[in-house]
Amino acid sequence: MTMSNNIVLGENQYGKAEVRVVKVTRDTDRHHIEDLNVTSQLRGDFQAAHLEGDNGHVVATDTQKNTVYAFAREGIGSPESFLLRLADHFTGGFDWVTGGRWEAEAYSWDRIQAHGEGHDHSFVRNGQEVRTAVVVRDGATTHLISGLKDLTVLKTTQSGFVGYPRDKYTTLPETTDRILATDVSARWRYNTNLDFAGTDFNKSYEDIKALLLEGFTENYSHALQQTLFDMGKKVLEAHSEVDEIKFSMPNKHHFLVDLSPFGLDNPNEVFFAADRPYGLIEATVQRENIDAAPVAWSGIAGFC
Ligand SMILES: O=c1[nH]c(=O)c2[nH]c(=O)[nH]c2[nH]1
Repeated sequence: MTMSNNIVLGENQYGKAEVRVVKVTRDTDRHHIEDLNVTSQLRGDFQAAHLEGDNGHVVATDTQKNTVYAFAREGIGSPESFLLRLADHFTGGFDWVTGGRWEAEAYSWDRIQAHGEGHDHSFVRNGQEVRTAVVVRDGATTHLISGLKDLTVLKTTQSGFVGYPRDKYTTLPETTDRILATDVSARWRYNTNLDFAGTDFNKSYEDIKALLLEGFTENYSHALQQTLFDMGKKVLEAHSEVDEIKFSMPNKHHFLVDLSPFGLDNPNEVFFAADRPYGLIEATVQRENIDAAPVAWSGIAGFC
């Protein structure tokens, strides 16, 4: 093998990270709120900036940030449609921008219940989960990944773990009745041939979240691995527009406390909730023979 002494620029992207934008829609006295954390990164011909100090192609990160705020003025709609608008704008407006990566986290707010009614303009952050979206544009192809993270779920029975191999380091007792708890991180990738403009991403999100929750609870769990697959299968069966779904789920162990020193029994009622170490179960559930689209996932650490 010969080694070249030529030093060249490899893959690159740049932009503004974590633009926090809150949009209040106040057409009437009943306000609506949308709350995003947006990252915009451009890909294309930025050779001269890196090699020669020529910024002629460098759409400033400050401009990218301003564009996020200016676009929010017209409403956000859904994180996915907002990111697609940004992708169209930057790839359409600058010849040398051939693609990029636009990512958002969306935080949801509930109306404060005052005297039994949802308040018009006061909100409480809904801490259940964070919604995520990523658009990756690569020339003529647009990849879209939606997801969620930190969706904490627990079931108090209908879970066990038996039948695993035992060696001299195995101490774990088998159980057919344990607590199963996890923080679900999931990301699902839409087919690239989908008409993104015609998709109601908010509806799709709510439906997929509901399917994930149903999948968690529906069957007896022989392992978190099986439950993960159940969850993914439900989503792919119901949503033909989704090609694959990736999960990262910690197994948040709950250990039965030995109350016998206090003369008490413990019929599966008092647990120690350990925060670490935790099992970490990660997998992709996908349609057979799909194009795994690695470019869509690049920049996403681990499974999701
Ligand atoms: O659902 C589980 N999967 C495992 O792989 C595992 N390993 C372990 O110790 N407990 C569990 N539980």
